[in-house]
Amino acid sequence: MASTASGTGVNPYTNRPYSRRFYEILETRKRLPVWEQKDEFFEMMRKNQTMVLVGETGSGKTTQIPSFMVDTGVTRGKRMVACTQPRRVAAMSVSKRVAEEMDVELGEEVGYTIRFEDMTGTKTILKYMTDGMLLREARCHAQTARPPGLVYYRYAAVILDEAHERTLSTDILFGAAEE
Ligand SMILES: Nc1ncnc2c1ncn2[C@@H]1O[C@H](COP(=O)(O)OP(=O)(O)OP(=O)(O)O)[C@@H](O)[C@H]1O
Repeated sequence: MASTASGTGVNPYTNRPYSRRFYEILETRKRLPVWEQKDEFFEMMRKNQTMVLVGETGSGKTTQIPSFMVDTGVTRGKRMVACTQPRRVAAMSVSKRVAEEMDVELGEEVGYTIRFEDMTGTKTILKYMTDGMLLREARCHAQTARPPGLVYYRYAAVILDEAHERTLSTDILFGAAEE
């Protein structure tokens, strides 16, 4: 499990030894409530195509679930895990934190895409983005006469975060997910 420390001490996403900072942050991460349900999460992921996760504020949904998802190996086919945020500041700040947690450079394996700024690259496996940006991608797909839902095929997994805020973009993306 790469973002949670492989037994070899080498980060498989970078092939570099984990830094001391990685292990320090890992101890903090392990105390987050979502870690208690990590195995249950993997089990549910194996059995279901879509899931709704509910958890207390600060329990680790935004920062941990996307990297757990990457750890399942879904990005091996070169498709990314995307996690949407209603606000651009959140997309930027959370991706910075998660890059630190996974011991990678921001913009490399972990990045973000917001309007007018794409901080991702060819190595990116986990992308935080505004829900508006994902919706734009869906619209572009629709213009090429494909159903909007097909936007999801570009990603190994899509996480629509902060869904309770009911932004128009997230609501529409839920509709596309059902197609
Ligand atoms: N940049 C950061 N630096 C240090 N700690 C952080 C940072 N970002 C988040 N955390 C901490 O990580 C923990 C988990 O945060 P996270 O945002 O994943 O929770 P959440 O369940 O998604 O919360 P919410 O429902 O409010 O979005 C929190 O304790 C938070 O304080």
